[in-house]
Amino acid sequence: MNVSIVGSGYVGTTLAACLADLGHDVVNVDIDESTVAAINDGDAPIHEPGLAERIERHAGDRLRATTDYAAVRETDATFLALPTPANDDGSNDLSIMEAGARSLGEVLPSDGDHLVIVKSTVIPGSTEAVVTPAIEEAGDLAVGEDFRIAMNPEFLRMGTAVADFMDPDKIVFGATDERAYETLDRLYEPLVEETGAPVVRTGLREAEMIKYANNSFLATKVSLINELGNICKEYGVDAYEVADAIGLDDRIGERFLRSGLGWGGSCFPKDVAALIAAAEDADYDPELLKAGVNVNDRQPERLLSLLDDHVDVAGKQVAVLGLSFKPGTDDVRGTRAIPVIEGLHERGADVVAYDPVAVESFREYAPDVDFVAADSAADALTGAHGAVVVTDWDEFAALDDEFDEMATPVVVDGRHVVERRDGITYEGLTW
Ligand SMILES: NC(=O)C1=CN([C@@H]2O[C@H](COP(=O)(O)OP(=O)(O)OC[C@H]3O[C@@H](n4cnc5c(N)ncnc54)[C@H](O)[C@@H]3O)[C@@H](O)[C@H]2O)C=CC1
Ligand SMILES: O=C(O)[C@H]1O[C@H](OP(=O)(O)OP(=O)(O)OC[C@H]2O[C@@H](n3ccc(=O)[nH]c3=O)[C@H](O)[C@@H]2O)[C@H](O)[C@@H](O)[C@@H]1O
Repeated sequence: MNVSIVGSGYVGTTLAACLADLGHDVVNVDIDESTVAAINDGDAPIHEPGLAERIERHAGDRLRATTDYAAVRETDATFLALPTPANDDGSNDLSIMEAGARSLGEVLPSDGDHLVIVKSTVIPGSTEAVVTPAIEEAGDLAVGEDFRIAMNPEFLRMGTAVADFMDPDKIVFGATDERAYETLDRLYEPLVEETGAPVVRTGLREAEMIKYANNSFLATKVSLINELGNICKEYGVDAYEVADAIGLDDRIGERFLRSGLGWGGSCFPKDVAALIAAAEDADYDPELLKAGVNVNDRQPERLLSLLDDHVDVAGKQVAVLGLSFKPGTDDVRGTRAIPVIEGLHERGADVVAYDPVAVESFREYAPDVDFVAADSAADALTGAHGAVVVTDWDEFAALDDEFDEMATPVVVDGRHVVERRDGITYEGLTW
């Protein structure tokens, strides 16, 4: 099939490279000229394992990029993979989606066949109430007659985007007419044949909600294991043994049960906040979701109070190990490193931080959060009166003699990654 994808960020570029790999002819449409140039040059505009080689393989052949929306006219279907950030009150900001939908409407063919597929995460009702009218108005078109609409949420994770897309747990098709489902079936057929992934056919609003339910469930699951871990800590119970055991119950499941400093990233915080705002907008008080956020917000201060138990850090150097929101990425959006460093500053500490890849992105994202960047974990630890582990990078698990260089060898581990050893005072956040 000929497919266009509006928006070439994490989702749009991954989708494009993977659909090309599955045999489709793909064109990426983006307003960012450097992104378009990178794809046409065969380079990945973002770093994801497996992405660069796929783009290199298909660029100039089954994959191309352009800033010109008119390219969608040569295709059978168009994905909208545009950002849906949060407004100040946490609610879903659909202005970029609306702008993209308008630009699309201006060029969309009115043959009745073209399928527009919302890939972005949008609050239930948005595809019908915001995206569709924007296309209709801009192009003087009518949905169902001139074009068709569907919603196909994405569940990939950053750092494993290609692998997740190519081996999904499920594929969700939200639509209102049989022809839309058939087009989606044809698009995903090679992937379904290869992986046997279950396909869920559902309505537009249900597809939109499945995405929020998925992320909210996982974020709240992590908050629940963090709450249980906090209780374990008070009673001297190994929270990780508890998690491993309860995870053996199929009804609970073993994944997303790692307790610690909590969840960050570009999606969990934004999506949970948007669902809370949407619920409140409908006069429903989502107590459990809000409690999950509160537990998450509390973890950094709990980490620092464990450090307080052993050392007064005022005027002293403290090592912060890890800045990214999770290992395997330089993404720092929603990272727990910010409240941790701010809390250390409130205590008067001098922060020396190390991250294998995320120092630069952290400086850009949080220019007001001050710290000295170390070249290695060993450098950050040398002379430090305490260390806190923020991100579970593998290399922190291998640290050993480096702790001997600390002035006060207290390690507070927010991710259960450092080995307990003689010569250091070790405090796990939840064990
Ligand atoms: N990043 C992730 O891991 C996941 C993100 N999502 C959702 O997917 C959606 C997209 O997210 P990302 O790919 O992370 O966003 P992103 O910020 O990485 O990329 C968005 C792209 O859209 C382009 N763009 C902005 N306005 C445009 C316009 N009017 N016309 C054409 N291009 C335009 C930007 O230049 C950028 O390249 C969001 O709703 C997000 O919540 C869903 C699953 C996973
Ligand atoms: O909507 C999205 O953008 C994506 O959001 C998450 O993916 P991602 O944000 O890339 O990262 P995760 O691997 O889910 O981790 C999120 C956060 O939870 C934390 N986490 C995760 C698992 C766990 O057991 N414990 C834990 O603290 C991680 O450290 C991280 O800060 C979801 O897992 C994806 O399915 C979804 O598509």
